Amino acid sequence: MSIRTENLTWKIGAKTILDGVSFEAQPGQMLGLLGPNGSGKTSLLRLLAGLKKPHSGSVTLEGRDIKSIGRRAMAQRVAFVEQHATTNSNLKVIDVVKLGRFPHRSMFSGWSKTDDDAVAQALERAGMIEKRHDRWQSLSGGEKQRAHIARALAQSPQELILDEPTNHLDIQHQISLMRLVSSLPVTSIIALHDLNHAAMFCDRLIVMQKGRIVASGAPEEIVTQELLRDVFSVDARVETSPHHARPHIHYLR
Ligand SMILES: Nc1ncnc2c1ncn2[C@@H]1O[C@H](COP(=O)(O)OP(=O)(O)OP(=O)(O)O)[C@@H](O)[C@H]1O
Repeated sequence: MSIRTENLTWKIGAKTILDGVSFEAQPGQMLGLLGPNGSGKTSLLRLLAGLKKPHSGSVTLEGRDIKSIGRRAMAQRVAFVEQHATTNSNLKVIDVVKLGRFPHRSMFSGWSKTDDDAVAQALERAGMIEKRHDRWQSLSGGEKQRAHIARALAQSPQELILDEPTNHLDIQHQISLMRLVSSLPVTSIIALHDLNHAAMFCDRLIVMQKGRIVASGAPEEIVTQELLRDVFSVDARVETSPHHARPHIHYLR
């Protein structure tokens, strides 16, 4: 077990945003989090990352409740790329990515070769090597998103939480990000709107609706015409792709 939630409930005022959410992310697997707008995906990811506290229920990491894990210890193993991540200062890309090493450094340790290697590898994996000396403000939306992903990778996390990480990326970078995340030796939980990409790359899928989990399982079990109609209100046909053997959705006009 890696990350697990048990009967998680979270409210804003009187409104229940997450209602009895229980699931387990298996170590090393890529878990896709799906659901219509407002179904609670971002809220759930923020609770998993420890940025919000549940009203009831728990989030555990390797069996330990995250409320007993310090911020630094959390940051040493869990990286979170938020949907609307911002960086205010006009740092160079490489300096933003270096911030990912922060949780691993102590007051007494200098910048090490391990830090340099982690930053270089993260820039390479996120396709940002050539942009590493560019100023933050000069980047496009997709490049900023890739730089944030590089920063998360530089953290050398064991759990990687990504909130719609492909929403600003061109198709080449969408596919390469999905391929990268699925190939990393980490547990990843990734909120996505592209159901075909989710079916193609994720090991397992969770579907949310109105703050509850309404389906979970392997892509073959989850991506069905009935679910697309009932949860996403779209007419579609689903076939097994002859190219990658995962479900492929044809939306109907
Ligand atoms: N600060 C807030 N105040 C009031 N309601 C909120 C707040 N933040 C989120 N919500 C509500 O919580 C619900 C879940 O929102 P959340 O952002 O988690 O959904 P989501 O599945 O990530 O949506 P999307 O696909 O649009 O990103 C929505 O109904 C939203 O309006």
